[in-house]
Amino acid sequence: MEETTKPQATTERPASGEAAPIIRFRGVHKSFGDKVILDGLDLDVPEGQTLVIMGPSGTGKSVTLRHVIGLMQPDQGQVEVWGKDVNQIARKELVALRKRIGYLFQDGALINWLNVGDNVALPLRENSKLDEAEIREKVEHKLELVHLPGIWDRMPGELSGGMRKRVGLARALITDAELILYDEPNAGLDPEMSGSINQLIAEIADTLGITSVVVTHLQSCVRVVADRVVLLEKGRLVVDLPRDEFLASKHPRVRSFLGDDPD
Ligand SMILES: Nc1ncnc2c1ncn2[C@@H]1O[C@H](COP(=O)(O)OP(=O)(O)OP(=O)(O)O)[C@@H](O)[C@H]1O
Repeated sequence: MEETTKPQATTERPASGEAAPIIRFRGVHKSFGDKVILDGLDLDVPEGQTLVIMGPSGTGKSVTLRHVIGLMQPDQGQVEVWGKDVNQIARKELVALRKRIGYLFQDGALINWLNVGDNVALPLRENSKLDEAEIREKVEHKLELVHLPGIWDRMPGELSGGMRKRVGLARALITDAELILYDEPNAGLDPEMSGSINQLIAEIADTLGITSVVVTHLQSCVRVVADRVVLLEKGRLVVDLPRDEFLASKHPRVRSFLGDDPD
């Protein structure tokens, strides 16, 4: 599949005086036993930006995403989302904050015994007072958004890997999320499906103006979706650059990480 390159956005280096970033990590440390994963991580993600996090396996990329929604707490440091310290706010506030955030898990995390429509509807049934007709309308709209109209009755087991991810994405968007976190959206997909997921991520960012954080190993994903790329190593950012500068960078860690392999 031919992949287009996303035009360079202007949000990589916000001018001083702009609104506070949506996500702000300050001095975040996280260890498991004696294994240090995050070692004083500082990271800002401004509104509307698509940030890609790259880095070697086991370096804490998924752990970073989990901190954003308070699924993990730092040992030291702060994680602020929309100006609120995720680990200091009341449970009720955290639940409200999570409704504004979509999380696409690696395998789409669909419930196998529920059909597609019921999977996508789940967050609304659990967290809203909408009636069935309103839920149906919202679910159908989100399935259209991910280019899977009319598949309400299909079961997850009947879907391809790429379709499962897109259904997972529809569910991540169902509460009208303003921020979406993608954990390895291309994992387990063949190049064609991987390309169409990349296109969809870029399309959703553009059409909904949603802020996105994408963890990936793939340059093909970076080329299509990223405004900015950070390289995480040993629990800190070693590189933080606008996409095109990242891809062309002669920084030894970037070159050693990307190599000459286009993917
Ligand atoms: N709940 C946990 N308990 C103990 N160790 C954990 C836990 N979650 C993550 N880890 C460890 O933290 C390290 C970082 O994990 P993480 O999943 O963030 O890596 P990653 O950078 O996303 O890697 P990959 O690219 O392979 O997915 C790994 O060594 C992992 O085993």
